[in-house]
Amino acid sequence: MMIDLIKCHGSGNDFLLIDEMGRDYGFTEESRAELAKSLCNRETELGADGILFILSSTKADARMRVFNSDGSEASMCGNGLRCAGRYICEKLGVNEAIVETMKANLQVKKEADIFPGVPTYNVEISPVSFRLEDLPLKLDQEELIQQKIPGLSSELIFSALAVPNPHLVAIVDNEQVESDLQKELSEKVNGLNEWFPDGVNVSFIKLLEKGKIYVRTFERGVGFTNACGTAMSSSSLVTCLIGENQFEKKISVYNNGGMVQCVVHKVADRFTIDLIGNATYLYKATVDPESQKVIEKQGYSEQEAYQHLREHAQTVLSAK
Ligand SMILES: N[C@H](CCC[C@H](N)C(=O)O)C(=O)O
Repeated sequence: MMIDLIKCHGSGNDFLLIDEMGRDYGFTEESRAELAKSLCNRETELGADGILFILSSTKADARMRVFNSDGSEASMCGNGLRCAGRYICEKLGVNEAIVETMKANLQVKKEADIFPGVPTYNVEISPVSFRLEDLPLKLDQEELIQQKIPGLSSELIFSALAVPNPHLVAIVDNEQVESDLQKELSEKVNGLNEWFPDGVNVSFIKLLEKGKIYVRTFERGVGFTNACGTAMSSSSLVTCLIGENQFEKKISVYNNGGMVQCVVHKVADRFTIDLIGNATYLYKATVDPESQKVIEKQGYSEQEAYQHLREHAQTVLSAK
């Protein structure tokens, strides 16, 4: 059976969005994983960091499942939720909705354009946990906030959190960003290792100035991506915890795909993060899942406006 999809991206983190609401493709757990591996393969005509499956929900307006390009399913995807949120809001003819994800029903809301002509959505990143068992991270302690992991790195100071997918973040300097440190470290903790049995998304953070950070992420199940929404949210939270940024204030998070904004909320000892950024459609296509052949393709004209945002972001970064 042919599959209709939309190629979309959040801050250059790109996805294939497949709407199953009212359409029975007969996917099984195995076929979803296989489809992610085959259609996301950058050697084919499509290629992407993952697939967003949109399904009906009994608990919310709709449901999103996200599969990485290696076929693994993740509990959450921030950039993907903005794209899914836009799709669901436009389908239902509303400006905000609730989307069921693996561990939480999350709010998505249309926002004013973050840059002229760039469709912009605000998504709730939650629940947040610093308990190491929620990643999981196997260490003989409850939490890891701004501490070393003996045996993993002699120089980096890490924080570990689940939002709810797992993140390991470190504030680094230019030299560390330019080295192979992040690649080596990420491959170690996403292979057979003593710390992260399910792997982990690994982010390097550079503090640019108050209210501005740069984040680069090696994603579990994908590799280096232009941006990772849950990682940028996690990184923003950690910079607030250490006093480098302020809770409740917009933080501009620059990345290799452009820029998003995060607002970190702290209520008692609970945290949630608003992730605000583009949800850009590139094209819609009909594809034969067997051959991965694209039967027809129709472009959208949004990427040009997004490109201006990306160029602005790169100007800011090159000035740092
Ligand atoms: N690779 C992630 C899932 C995708 C998250 C990322 N694309 C985002 O925007 O949050 C994981 O396995 O936890």
